[in-house]
Amino acid sequence: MSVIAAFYGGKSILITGATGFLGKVLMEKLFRTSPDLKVIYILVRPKAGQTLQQRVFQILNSKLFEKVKEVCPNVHEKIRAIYADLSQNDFAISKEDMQELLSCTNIIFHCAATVRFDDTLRHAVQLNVTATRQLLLMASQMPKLEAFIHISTAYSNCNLKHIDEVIYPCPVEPKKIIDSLEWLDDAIIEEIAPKLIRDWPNIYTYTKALGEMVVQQESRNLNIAIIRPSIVGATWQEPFPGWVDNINGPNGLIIAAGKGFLRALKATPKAVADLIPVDTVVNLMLAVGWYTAVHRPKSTLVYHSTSGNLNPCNWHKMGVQVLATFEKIPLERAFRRPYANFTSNNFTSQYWNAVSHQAPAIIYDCYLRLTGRKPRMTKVMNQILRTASMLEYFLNRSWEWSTYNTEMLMSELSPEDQRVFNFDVRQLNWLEYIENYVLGVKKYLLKEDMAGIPEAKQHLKRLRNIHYLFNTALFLIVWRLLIARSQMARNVWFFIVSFCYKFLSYFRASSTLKV
Ligand SMILES: CCCCCCCCCCCCCCCCCCCCCC(=O)SCCNC(=O)CCNC(=O)[C@H](O)C(C)(C)COP(=O)(O)OP(=O)(O)OC[C@H]1O[C@@H](n2cnc3c(N)ncnc32)[C@H](O)[C@@H]1OP(=O)(O)O
Ligand SMILES: NC(=O)C1=CN([C@@H]2O[C@H](COP(=O)(O)OP(=O)(O)OC[C@H]3O[C@@H](n4cnc5c(N)ncnc54)[C@H](OP(=O)(O)O)[C@@H]3O)[C@@H](O)[C@H]2O)C=CC1
Repeated sequence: MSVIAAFYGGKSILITGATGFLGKVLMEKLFRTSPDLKVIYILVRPKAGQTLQQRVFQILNSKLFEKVKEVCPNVHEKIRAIYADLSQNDFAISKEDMQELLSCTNIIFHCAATVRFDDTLRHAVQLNVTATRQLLLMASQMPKLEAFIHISTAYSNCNLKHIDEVIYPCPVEPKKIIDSLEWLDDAIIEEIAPKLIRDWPNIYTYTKALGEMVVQQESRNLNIAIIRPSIVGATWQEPFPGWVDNINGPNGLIIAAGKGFLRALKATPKAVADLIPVDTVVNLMLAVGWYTAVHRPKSTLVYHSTSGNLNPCNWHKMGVQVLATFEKIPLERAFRRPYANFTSNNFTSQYWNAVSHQAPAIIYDCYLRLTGRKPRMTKVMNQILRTASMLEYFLNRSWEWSTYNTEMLMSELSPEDQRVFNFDVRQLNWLEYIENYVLGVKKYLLKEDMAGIPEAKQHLKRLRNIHYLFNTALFLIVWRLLIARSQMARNVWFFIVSFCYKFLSYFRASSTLKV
């Protein structure tokens, strides 16, 4: 019997960010392994014209929750969606709901955040810093609370090269920033933002670092732990391999590569690709929740959920495997044949951008105009290049994350818990994982039918023929122009032609002699 699964039995668990990528997998695993838990409270806002109930219904009826419905048929009754907007005062939670949360909650998993790299400083601070402070304040009024698990990111200190499992101070106190945002207007905030974030690459990582500091400063006598995942990828094993549902991180780039839009990236091929499967992160979260509540460590422990130091993969290896999978299982209606060129050189990268990305988009848009349609490829391409440039910082550096606490926790688990809540990334086979990941992107994100694979392969063959034809035509045109204008080119041309002629004559003569 799993000790961790038993621990969550009968518990009331509060999850923020439950409608997000990590939150959904966390809920799924909780319901599947501890179907006798009392209730999961989720803080949700209405979105995209959907009410809270519609959002919950959609999640519970998704493929991800198929197994849950078998082991926990009354899952609908065990989930309680509470209206909340984390960017509002008191999260805009009603008095009755607040009362219930304060009096019943046993464990908190704080996953909600804005993960956009280009968010405004005001909004990112509201979500990633102020809301964390507010939640800690709520937690301090919960008499039954056993553990508060805060989800940060391994990149919250990416301005350092070696990162230990400790909370690092930020140059400016979070409280000062929160206070000043109250009276500064938006234009001034955006002006001072670059000065505040200093050597952090974006507002997201900076505000996540501030969030950790808030956790340290406002922890009071709560049992708190911080988990820092690196780049969270598709599921490795549970509930099934390859599940993914948003275009963040690698997902958007994998699609862009598979559709043939993105054929070159400014990335250091040997840099560590620190991906971590989402189910591995969730297993660690649940183990940390149990350990923090039961063992009550004296200080706030930080746990790194990373792969680089235990089982490293690099961007080159990842790119090769992504392409190999697209050979076998291509995406439908690709724009060009998938190809991956990684370069860390500025000049080469700009060259590939012009030749491999912008030029084909312009040519295709001309074709659309000529055929009376609205041009759109240049816009799509610019969007992809903007995303790729935002991720460049992470594709050209490697970090070392120590994992003492994570390894210590692993050794504390019973063999059964090590199996059920496996977060040992050393067992991960990258080639198999990446293949399932790419397949998952096709099936669960793009919702493409596997029956369409033969047609997708045919389409790629047609694209290859168009590519050869286009290149041959281009070569002939350029050559013709060169011959017309340059004596040197003409000489080279006559040399090649006479060489070929002599070679053929010799070949003909020698074959006649043999006869
Ligand atoms: C050479 C080929 C290669 C081949 C091989 C390839 C091998 C693999 C290589 C892998 C390399 C991996 C590198 C990862 C590094 C990650 C490091 C993370 C480190 C920190 C990790 C963390 O700690 S934390 C999570 C990280 N945080 C994000 O990763 C958010 C980032 N991102 C944004 O910050 C914004 O994205 C940004 C970019 C501002 C644009 O912003 P933006 O405004 O320009 O664009 P949007 O994002 O709004 O969306 C654009 C359009 O996608 C539509 N769309 C949205 N969702 C959709 C959905 N689910 N399904 C369908 N479509 C969807 C949307 O509706 C828009 O469509 P439309 O334009 O038509 O409206
Ligand atoms: N994905 C990754 O690669 C990594 C993620 N992390 C961390 O993991 C956590 C979860 O990330 P992930 O699941 O990927 O992110 P998602 O963007 O998928 O989910 C974010 C969640 O936060 C919720 N949220 C955002 N704003 C509000 C708001 N104003 N009120 C209520 N809820 C809100 C979202 O709700 P809604 O559905 O309504 O938008 C959603 O449920 C974050 O803390 C992130 O920093 C860390 C490292 C890597």
